[in-house]
Amino acid sequence: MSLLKSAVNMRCFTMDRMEAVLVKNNENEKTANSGKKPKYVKKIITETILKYKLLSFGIVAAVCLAVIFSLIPPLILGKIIDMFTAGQMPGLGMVIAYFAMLFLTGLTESAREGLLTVFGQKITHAMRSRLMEKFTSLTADELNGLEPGSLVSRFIGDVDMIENLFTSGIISMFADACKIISILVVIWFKNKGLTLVFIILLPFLFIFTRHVQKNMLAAQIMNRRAVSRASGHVPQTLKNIRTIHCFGKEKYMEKQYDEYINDSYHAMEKTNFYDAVYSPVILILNAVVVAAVMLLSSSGNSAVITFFGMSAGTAVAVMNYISQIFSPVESLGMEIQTIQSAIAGIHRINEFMALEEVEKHDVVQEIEKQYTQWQDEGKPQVQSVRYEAGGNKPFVELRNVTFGYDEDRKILNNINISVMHGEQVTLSGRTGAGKSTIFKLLLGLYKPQSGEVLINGIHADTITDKDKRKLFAYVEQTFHMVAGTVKEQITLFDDSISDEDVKNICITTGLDDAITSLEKGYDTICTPDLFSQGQWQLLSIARAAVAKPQLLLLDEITANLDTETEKAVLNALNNVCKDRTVISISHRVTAKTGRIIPVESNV
Ligand SMILES: Nc1ncnc2c1ncn2[C@@H]1O[C@H](COP(=O)(O)OP(=O)(O)OP(=O)(O)O)[C@@H](O)[C@H]1O
Repeated sequence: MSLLKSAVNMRCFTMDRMEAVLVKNNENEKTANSGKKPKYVKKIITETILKYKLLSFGIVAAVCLAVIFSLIPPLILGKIIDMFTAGQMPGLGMVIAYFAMLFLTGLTESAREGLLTVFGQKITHAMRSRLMEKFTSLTADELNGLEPGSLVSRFIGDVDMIENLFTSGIISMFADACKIISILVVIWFKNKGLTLVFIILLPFLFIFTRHVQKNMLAAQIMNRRAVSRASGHVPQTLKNIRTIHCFGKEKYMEKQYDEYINDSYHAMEKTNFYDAVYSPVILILNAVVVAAVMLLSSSGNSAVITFFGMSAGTAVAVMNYISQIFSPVESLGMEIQTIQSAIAGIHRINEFMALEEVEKHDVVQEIEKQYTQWQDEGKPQVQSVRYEAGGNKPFVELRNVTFGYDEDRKILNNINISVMHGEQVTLSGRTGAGKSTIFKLLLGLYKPQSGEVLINGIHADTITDKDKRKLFAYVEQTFHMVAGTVKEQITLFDDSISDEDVKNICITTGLDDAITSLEKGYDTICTPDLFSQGQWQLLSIARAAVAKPQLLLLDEITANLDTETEKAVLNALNNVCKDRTVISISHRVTAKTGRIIPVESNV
């Protein structure tokens, strides 16, 4: 069933359709009423922070401690130098403290990085789990309207961007901002003049850094475009080589290739230029600030000395701080870029999370309650005998259903079908009449344009995924193997299905002997040549029946089999269909097909 679902989802829809869906949902009532944009991502992040309180606290603590520890070594160094210049010998404790602070700075910075990585993974996990939950509860319309590529980019690219928002965005930005501010505060107490110089200088430095980063990014994008054009040009030339020769377009193609290569070269040159210029500019600025401060501190002018005067030790500490302040300014630019990209990802995820959800119903419980009630009332065993007490409702019902895969081509037109509990019916009709389409509607993969598709009185597309496996099973003409053992082909990794259930269903379908004769029995890894075509079909029936579904949907399951194999498959089917409601699709009508429901094409 999931394979059928994914096959349906794999149909290509245009981005326009996706956008239309998103626009439609952006206008949904909830949002319109509140007048606010939905903040699903914010909610998920807040929940994750609260869930991992200790981790979140650890990150904040590591960030603050790393900033504090990194400020202390220059102060100690300054003190040591001042002691030397005063002719005193610094104590061993001071030297140890200096190295201990350096060690603690490294340790807290590593702890910050480690904790951030773990936290980023927690966010990614929470985000992807919620996206998956949302995906499985989308309405059939929304689900079919999703373009697979854009869906994958939400699960992978956008979630990664949000992870980056934490690992190399907000938190690093917070750490860098703290570092800049705390350096300025410390310098203020050591050299007021230098603080004023930095307050004037830093905004210009930041603007220059952003300018360089933006231009580098633009140049890199330009280069990537030019490289992709150049690499696309080669196969295009080879593919059209005859036409090029016929029309004498060799020079034109060569010129075009040269243009692409030149574009790439110029873009690379631009990147290299900014790369080469930025570091020296920062180094020169660093040196100029240090030189200026040193000159001013030794100027002899009392007014200047009030602002810039300092001891030799303080000078060393200040030089250290000057070199420390440039790198967070540079990082701030990159962090802003990361945050901007992440905001785009957040918008896209919020849009996805705002898509319409189905209100799911727990239909299995209701059916089981009903069966128990009927049994208590002394009515016949519903699952083995068709229940026909007066006024009872059908188990499966299509009421005035009209459906088409696209607006202007109707496949089913005002169809009415009703199947009672325990009844076995066959849908019959010519190719293309819409029999498999009826199954897709019953499986809740599509919603009819008008009318109702009901299972036990509940709309098929509102049944929960968990209930679907217990409620109905779908057997196709061919078996779809999943990567795993023979047992896993049957359980489909559902832990609630026991080994005993698997063994029993294989005995019922007549597959047990073939499986136990394998070297590793049920734990044999499946390969396409492990079973014959008939045995694969029996495995398909076992997979369908193992969850003891109330309704079996059989789609031409003996169509590709020879007479002998068909007999074995029909025999297995008889065993599993015994106590169930069965709807089959078959072109061949036999005594065992039950009531025939004709499906007429209205196309
Ligand atoms: N996913 C789809 N998108 C668009 N059209 C589809 C899709 N699936 C089926 N159709 C069209 O719907 C019509 C009915 O197809 P359906 O498979 O339901 O017929 P069927 O009666 O089961 O045929 P068959 O007996 O050959 O399996 C066909 O014209 C088919 O081309």
